Amino acid sequence: MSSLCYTRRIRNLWAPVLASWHLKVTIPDRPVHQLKNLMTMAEDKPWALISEHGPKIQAILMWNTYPAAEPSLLSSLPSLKVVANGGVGIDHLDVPYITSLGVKVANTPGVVSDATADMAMGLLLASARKIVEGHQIAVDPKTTSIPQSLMGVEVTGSTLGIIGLGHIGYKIAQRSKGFDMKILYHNRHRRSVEDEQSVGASYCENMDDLLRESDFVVLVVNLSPETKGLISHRELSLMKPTATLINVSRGLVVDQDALVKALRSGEIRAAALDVTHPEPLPRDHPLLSLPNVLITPHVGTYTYATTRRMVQCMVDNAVAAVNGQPVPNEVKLK
Ligand SMILES: O=C(O)C(=O)CO
Repeated sequence: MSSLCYTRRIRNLWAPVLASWHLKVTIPDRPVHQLKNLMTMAEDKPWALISEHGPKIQAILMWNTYPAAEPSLLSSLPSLKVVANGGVGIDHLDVPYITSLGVKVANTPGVVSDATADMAMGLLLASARKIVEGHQIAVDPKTTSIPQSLMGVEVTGSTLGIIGLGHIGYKIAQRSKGFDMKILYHNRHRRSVEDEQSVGASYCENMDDLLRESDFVVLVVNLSPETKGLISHRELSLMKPTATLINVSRGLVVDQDALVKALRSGEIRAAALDVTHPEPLPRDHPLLSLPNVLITPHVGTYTYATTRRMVQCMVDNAVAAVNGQPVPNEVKLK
């Protein structure tokens, strides 16, 4: 088998997984290299590598943040059986086109949920309590007193609105319960009464009600034609001037121009974003210089344990597809 990995994550995390295939694999510290003609890792030059190894490639393993596999590229891989994505969001892949080639698409749901929920809570707390600003003041030798601008907003007992109470959203609700937060949620499908009761979440059929009532609004929806631009000027104007928008889904779910306006005018208090569009933002983008914005570079799943689990899951998906077995996390067209 020959597989192609695009990887931008710590390379040695692949080693134990590959070893579990009973392969003696060493991963030399080179950006592009071949592993026993079986798995080729491509960091910087995937396209060049593909033209070299194209006919042999049966699986592509790629991170969700990597530039999408191009249609012309995929159709030039006659042995390709699967595109195994690292991450749950597959908005960067043209699933109908890929499956029309007889190639399966797989993702890594479940294993990303805890780390992404932790990240959402981290952003919420850091923004509410101005933790990054506090650090800057603490390490600044010129600062002798604590400025009032460091005054935060209370998290405990506040109202959290979760837009998208799927796997990750539910984990966020579980965490927020520990902060005695009142939890509202909006979803395409209402969760069961048991699910709602176990985290104390109340369903808002109308998203506007959630926006009006929440102190923190967290976005956890998949990016789709329905959710692109879900939060635009109208939605931001419904939010409280003291409210914070947190986004751990995809940058395109928010109309960023409208967000910049709302943050500048004080229509909302702050934003904390692990995702933007594009990623990274151009260095002169206004979101990078607004004092009420906290941005992290799409690192919701970026922990050792979660990355290891994602790698294992990608490899399991790829091996199953190549062996003609059911793919554990195949993404099926609706
Ligand atoms: O799983 C995904 O799709 C992510 O983007 C995690 O941050």
